[in-house]
Amino acid sequence: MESAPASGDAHPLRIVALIYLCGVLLFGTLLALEWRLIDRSVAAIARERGAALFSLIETTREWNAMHGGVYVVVDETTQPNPWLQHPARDLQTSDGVRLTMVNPAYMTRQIADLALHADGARLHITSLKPIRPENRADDWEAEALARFEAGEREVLALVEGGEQGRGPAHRYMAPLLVREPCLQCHAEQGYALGDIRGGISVTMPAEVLIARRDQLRTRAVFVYVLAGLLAAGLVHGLLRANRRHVAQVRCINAEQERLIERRTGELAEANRRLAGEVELHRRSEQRLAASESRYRAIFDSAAEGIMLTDAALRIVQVNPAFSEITGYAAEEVLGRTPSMLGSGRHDPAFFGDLLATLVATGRWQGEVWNRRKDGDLYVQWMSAVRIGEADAPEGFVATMTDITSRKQSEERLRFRANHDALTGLPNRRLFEDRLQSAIASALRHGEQFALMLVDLDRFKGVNDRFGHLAGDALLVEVGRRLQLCVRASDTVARLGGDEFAVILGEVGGREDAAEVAARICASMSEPFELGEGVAQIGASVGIALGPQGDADAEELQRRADTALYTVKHRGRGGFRFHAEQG
Ligand SMILES: Nc1nc2c(ncn2[C@@H]2O[C@H](COP(=O)(O)OP(=O)(O)OP(=O)(O)O)[C@@H](O)[C@H]2O)c(=O)[nH]1
Repeated sequence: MESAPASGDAHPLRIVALIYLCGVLLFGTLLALEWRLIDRSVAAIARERGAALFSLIETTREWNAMHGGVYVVVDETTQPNPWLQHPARDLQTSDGVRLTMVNPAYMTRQIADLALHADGARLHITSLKPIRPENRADDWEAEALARFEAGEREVLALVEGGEQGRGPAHRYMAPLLVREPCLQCHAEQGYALGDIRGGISVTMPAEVLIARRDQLRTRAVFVYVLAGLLAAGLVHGLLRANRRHVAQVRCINAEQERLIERRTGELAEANRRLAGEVELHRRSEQRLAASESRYRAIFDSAAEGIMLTDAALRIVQVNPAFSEITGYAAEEVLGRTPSMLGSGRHDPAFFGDLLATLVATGRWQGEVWNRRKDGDLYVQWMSAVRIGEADAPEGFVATMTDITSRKQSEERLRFRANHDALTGLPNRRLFEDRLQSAIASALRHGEQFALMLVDLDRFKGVNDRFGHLAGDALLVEVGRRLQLCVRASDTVARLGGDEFAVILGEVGGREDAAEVAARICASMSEPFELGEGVAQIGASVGIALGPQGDADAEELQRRADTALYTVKHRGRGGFRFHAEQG
């Protein structure tokens, strides 16, 4: 807010001047009214006094008229009235005292003389048609008589020089109405009852009343001036207090304006910051929405099944690929746990370890066998991550890829790599693994096993006689018969051509091995029903018992091979243990 300019005080000064002017006008008006009231009071006193005198004179005159005039003794002050026309105006008593009639007019003149000398009041009986010239009305009286004719009942005025050489005076005048007694003297002037015959004016010295009026006026002036000064002082005090108050209010207002300005600036700055934050938030939301849209697209279009669970492992969201893999629609799995997909191929500990690892490390991945809605087993590669902290996980996300077909093809490859394509028996590689395992297991458990190398006798002739395919069929049948000769836990492998190998686990001794070898030889000597005809072959078996000291698999094979060679060399069709084993 701008501070009050220097010219800003002009306005209050004008207001103050206006207030004082109004005060002066008010007190002036009140004083004028007071003066007028004083004048009216003085006039009322004068009127009352004039009316009293008039009433007294009129009553006296009425009394005189009622008696038709009264006789008084003639002396120096009372001489016969020359203006009275009466047959018995003058009388003389029997003792010689002269009496003369005094009528109302004469009596009034004498009373007027007395009053004039007593208190200066001059009574004057007057008429527009006076009998006596002295009763002629002066100008003021003539005007008053005219106003009586107009209906007024009395006239009062303050005049200067009411009497010659005298000061101001109040002049009061009331009309004389014609009454019955008046007609005794004035009937000849043509008056009728009720007519205004004239009037009596009372001229009263006004010095005392004027002095009293002036005294009252002075006192009123003093009172009003004093009151005005007090009021002015009060107004001045109020104005000063008001100015101080206004100054304080201005100061407070200025401070508040500065505060408001500062706060407004702060608010504007805060608004700018807020607008910036809102814009950032809006952009962030846009990016978030775009990101969510992308992730939603990824989620919906991912080839991998995706499953979200809460911390209690309840499924809260799955994608379409999940439904394709499991056969379950989303609404069929929401709220349930992944255990609904359980295949039974994993024990509870598997899932306990899985969850413990997932919670502790935040991730787990591996193969999990599950069961589809239609009951089919499938294996999936599952990669799971934890949402939230380890001590308060909020949920988990698992992506799962159905690897059943891949697994199957891997299995097929692995099988091919380890098995003979013709007979389906383990090939040399797998055989050597089994042999290594047999050695290790036997050493660990203090057991014995037997390694037999089986070479068919006269097999070439089958090929030659019945053809290669028939030879193949025979080889397949050889494998089947060998398996029948041993326990399921024993290994029958084809090492190549017409050479087979057998690993007998947990043999009690040479006898057990010999018995099996004999059984093999007997089985191989049995005729082979081939499509092309009946084939007759035999088998030679070289045996090495293991473990033998620190002899490794290669050494054991060499020993069994030596034994086999010996059998072959000696005519085929039989078995033999390695020489060192008797
Ligand atoms: N049909 C068929 N023949 C094979 C296969 N592998 C090898 N042979 C043949 O099997 C024969 C093996 O030779 P030999 O062991 O000398 O034949 P043999 O008649 O059994 O000889 P002896 O063992 O001395 O009795 C060869 O003629 C090979 O061609 C095969 O997978 N299928």
